[in-house]
Amino acid sequence: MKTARGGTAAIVPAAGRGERLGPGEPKALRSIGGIPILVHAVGSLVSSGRIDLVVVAAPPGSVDGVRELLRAFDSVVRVVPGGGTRQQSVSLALDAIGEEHEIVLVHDAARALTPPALVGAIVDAVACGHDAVVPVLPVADTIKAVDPAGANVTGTVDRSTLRAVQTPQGFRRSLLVKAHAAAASTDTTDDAGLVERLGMPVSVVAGHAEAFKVTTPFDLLLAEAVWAERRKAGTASTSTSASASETVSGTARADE
Ligand SMILES: Nc1ccn([C@@H]2O[C@H](COP(=O)(O)OP(=O)(O)OP(=O)(O)O)[C@@H](O)[C@H]2O)c(=O)n1
Ligand SMILES: C[C@](O)(CO)[C@H](O)COP(=O)(O)O
Repeated sequence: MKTARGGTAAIVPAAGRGERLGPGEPKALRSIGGIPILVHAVGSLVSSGRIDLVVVAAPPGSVDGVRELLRAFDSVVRVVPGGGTRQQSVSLALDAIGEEHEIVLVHDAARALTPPALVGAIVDAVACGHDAVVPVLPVADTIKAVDPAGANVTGTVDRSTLRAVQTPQGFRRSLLVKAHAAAASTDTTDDAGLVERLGMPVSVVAGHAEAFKVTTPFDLLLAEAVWAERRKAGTASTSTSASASETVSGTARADE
């Protein structure tokens, strides 16, 4: 294991349509507490104080709109058009990150309310020599295997060795580049999965319940409740709130 000394970049895949959320704008542009999901996610990365560059993979038809939305972060954010799959979106954003960034995090826009402290924990784990790191939570439900028709139970899985995986996932940049280059087109649903395909180890750190992914309408309700609670408690991310008010009042510097 080698410790990392270069800069730290984060990729935010945000180009998904959000079909499971239902009809409407692309998911990253929908709001929680009146603030776009993407602004929450970028705000959480920036609030950690550990990220030098954020590259957002935007819905291809909304690149200019996304740049405008993120004006308040324009000293750290770059926006590129995303691709047809999450993996392609991450690859396109990775192309915009130079070798000076030795650590790269990949963080779903959809995990909008991820606490900044979790971002810091992932950066720390990579910086101290773990080349691929994912945040995980224990599985709470009993897990059954079913037959191909999904009609009958074929067994009960030992959940003590299972973990639900979140983002941000952290990598030494060179390993992530190698993993994506080897991937071509696969149905792997996360970036650590591509590293696993290389036969390389992936470490885990404790995830956080509030890093849940906004996937369904129920998740959006939950996110509204979590954000309202943070506002009430005075613990809402300052970068996120400041960015939202700057964008609305038009005082942010334009990204020209
Ligand atoms: N072509 C794609 C597909 C997904 N994503 C991003 O990958 C993250 C995780 O994906 P998911 O939550 O599954 O989002 P969607 O693909 O938008 O959801 P759905 O499958 O319901 O359409 C999201 O931030 C999403 O914007 C992306 O950048 N490019
Ligand atoms: C990357 C991820 O969020 C980790 O849990 C997840 O794999 C994304 O998968 P999805 O199928 O795009 O929801």
